[in-house]
Amino acid sequence: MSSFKDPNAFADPEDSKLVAEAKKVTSEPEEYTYTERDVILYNLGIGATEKELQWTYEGDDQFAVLPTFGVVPQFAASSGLPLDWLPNYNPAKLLHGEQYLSIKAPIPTSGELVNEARLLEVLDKGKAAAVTTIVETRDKHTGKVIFENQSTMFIRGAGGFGGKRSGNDRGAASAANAPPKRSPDAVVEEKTSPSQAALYRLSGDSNPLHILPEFAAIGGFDKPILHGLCFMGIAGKHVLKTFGPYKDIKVRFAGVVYPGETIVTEMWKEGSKVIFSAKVKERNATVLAAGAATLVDGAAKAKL
Ligand SMILES: CCCCCCC[C@@H](O)CC(=O)SCCNC(=O)CCNC(=O)[C@H](O)C(C)(C)COP(=O)(O)OP(=O)(O)OC[C@H]1O[C@@H](n2cnc3c(N)ncnc32)[C@H](O)[C@@H]1OP(=O)(O)O
Repeated sequence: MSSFKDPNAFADPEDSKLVAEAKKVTSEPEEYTYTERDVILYNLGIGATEKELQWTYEGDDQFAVLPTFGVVPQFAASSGLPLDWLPNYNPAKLLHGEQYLSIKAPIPTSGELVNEARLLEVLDKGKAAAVTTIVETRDKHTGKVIFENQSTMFIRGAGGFGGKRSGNDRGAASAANAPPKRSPDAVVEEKTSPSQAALYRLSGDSNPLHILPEFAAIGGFDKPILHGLCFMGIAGKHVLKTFGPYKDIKVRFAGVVYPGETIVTEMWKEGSKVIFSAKVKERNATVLAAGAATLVDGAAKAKL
């Protein structure tokens, strides 16, 4: 039996009864079909340009999807798991906390995929709940696993339910990835557009937090904020352009980005790993921390 069908697959003896029951919920596999058009829309959404034809023109010999696209097919399955069992749950108070993506096979530029999603870990941070989902994404026809995602949602005001506070070691998905003390080996800067969130949301995350001022206000923000997966994608593009392809990537969303701000990604190459963080130039605020990507064997670009 697939572990996604076993109600106790992700049981943890330290979980409270409330959490143990929530973790037993299994859902039906969710399909995701996409075309080259969706690939171009995603690539544009994380800042690819008309000069980068390999990412924006389906007729290009090298036409490809940017690797962080791997977070997209699973999005509906992951964010569809019920959270209303949490005390004081308010979707406007939900922020994306962390993301881990493992790319297990070449990413097709179109396809039919199937996602299976479960709750993996639920932490009680007192003032907030930190809820991590796990999703396995397979090719619908071959059954081959293409992606694994682990997504942590940080839900402000929904803590205090008596669960455990600290998580288990989940390997690369929970690694602290502290940057080395030396100056970064590479820095890439990219200004986002004021319309960045309006464009990125067309790849599947229609959360009003990113477009509707009234909803953003309930969440505690003066104006709509950028999707975490959008600025993770932008930083992931910087890693790809600087060091080449990678097989996994992990970040912690450490601060919010407003559409129109400039993302500055700082990168350190440590063996086959690229450790990175990102800040917003205009406010000198860290927005991505604990970032790392594992390069595909032998792929590290020679220039550094
Ligand atoms: C893929 C599908 C599922 C995803 C659905 C997502 C839907 C999307 O539409 C939503 C979004 O894209 S929101 C935009 C992206 N996210 C953000 O902008 C969040 C930015 N981060 C913050 O604001 C703060 O770091 C904040 C608020 C997160 C934390 O700041 P503080 O409240 O000041 O926390 P702090 O006091 O420093 O720490 C308290 C405890 O929480 C842990 N923690 C901190 N940041 C975390 C984070 N980002 N993720 C997970 N855990 C986090 C700390 O370690 C600490 O734990 P402990 O007390 O046990 O040490």
